[in-house]
Amino acid sequence: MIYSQEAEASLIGACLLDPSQVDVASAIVAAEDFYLTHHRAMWSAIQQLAMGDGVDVVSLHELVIDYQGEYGGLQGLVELTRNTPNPQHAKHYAEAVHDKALRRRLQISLDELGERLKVPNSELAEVIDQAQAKLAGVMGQRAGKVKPVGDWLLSWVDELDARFNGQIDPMGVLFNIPELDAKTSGMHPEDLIVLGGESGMGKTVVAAHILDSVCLRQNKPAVMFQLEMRKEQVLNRVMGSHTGIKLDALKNPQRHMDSEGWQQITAGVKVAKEAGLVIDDRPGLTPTQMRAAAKRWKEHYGELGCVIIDHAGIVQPDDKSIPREQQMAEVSKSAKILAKELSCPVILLAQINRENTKRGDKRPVMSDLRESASLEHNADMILFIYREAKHNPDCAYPGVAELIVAKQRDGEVGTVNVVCDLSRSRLLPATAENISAYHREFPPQAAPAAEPERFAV
Ligand SMILES: Nc1ncnc2c1ncn2[C@@H]1O[C@H](COP(=O)(O)OP(=O)(O)OP(=O)(O)O)[C@@H](O)[C@H]1O
Repeated sequence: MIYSQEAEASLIGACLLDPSQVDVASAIVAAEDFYLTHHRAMWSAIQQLAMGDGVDVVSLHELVIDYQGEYGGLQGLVELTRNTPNPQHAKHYAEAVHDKALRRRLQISLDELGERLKVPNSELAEVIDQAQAKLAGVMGQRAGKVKPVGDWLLSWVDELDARFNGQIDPMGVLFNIPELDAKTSGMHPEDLIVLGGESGMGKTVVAAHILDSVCLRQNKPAVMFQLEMRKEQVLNRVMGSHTGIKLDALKNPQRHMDSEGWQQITAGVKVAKEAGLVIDDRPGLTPTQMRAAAKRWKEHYGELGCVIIDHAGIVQPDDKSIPREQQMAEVSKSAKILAKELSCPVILLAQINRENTKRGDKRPVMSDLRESASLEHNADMILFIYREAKHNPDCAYPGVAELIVAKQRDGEVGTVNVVCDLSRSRLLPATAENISAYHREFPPQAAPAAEPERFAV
């Protein structure tokens, strides 16, 4: 059978010697690429350790102790690291392991096809179809030959029928903002959603709202790569969004927390504990590292409701030698690939340049996105957050933010108003009731506000 014991062992040894290589290699190989059973078990254990306490020889030994007969126990693992030529070559070892796995799968497929060819009276066209499907499968591609629409029109009608009868839900993962969900039908698998806005406009408030909606309210695991804030700060915002508790009370409970607040927190903690919420706040992550980590979490949970990257401008490029514009293009391209690979929506936060501040109407447009060409090109949806109050604190509705759908591949563009309570990191539908409640708590500084019916939904 085709495999390389040396490449498999060197890859494991490299990751033990330099755990930073785990992410690099995980983007290339999966456990099933290893031929030897104990190596396969070791790779799964390394993934588990990389998500938790860290990768080292003793922890790995404890996790795969059932296989110690094969690898020689702790002593054998130490030996394995000693025999590893160069941990910096982990990527090459991973490529070799993956290459051998593909060859092995190809060999098995060819053997099976060879057997089928020998069956008397087998339909040749059918065997060729199977061969094409198998070969595509080996390379991880979708198989199947292209057929004219007339040949699959009936299954299309069946699907339409199922949607009509409510057997297929046309809605994706919900934003939990009814007007926005109606306009976009939610977030769909494989979508890259770019969430843009000026610094301090509230992009992270929207991101925390999405985590609350996807993870805590719809029970779908979600991963956020937070490259700017600490994970505790993000959790404060998710909790604020979920419970309505003020961020100041979370930051300084001694001064601001009351008994009602503790009750809200207790309820929120119960929900968050059960939810598959992951906040990865390691600084300086590259697209390759994020991809490896997200794939691990998907394997762990089975499916992901969404992945959020905060924010595009501070993702470290894998290749620092290429020009800045190209680096940004790589970031948005890899975010789109990630969405496809994980089959879940990926939300990429992005700052805008300051061009909008030179205009009378400061609402952002697509060309205001930094490195707009690549973001515009790769995004399936572009969503901006805009608060008039940031530029004009005396405006009539300081609590109202606009969510501007500037691009949508599969639907209409337009604006949805929301009440944006920054003190709680909370977004609510812009109903007259919610606007009035906001203005009662935070009375506008200027002349009394006009009738809130303008925003009623
Ligand atoms: N406890 C709080 N009370 C009131 N407002 C707050 C509180 N904490 C943060 N804010 C405000 O919330 C606003 C939104 O911040 P947010 O981090 O969501 O912006 P952003 O668009 O993600 O910015 P950046 O791109 O700089 O990260 C900021 O203007 C900030 O001043």
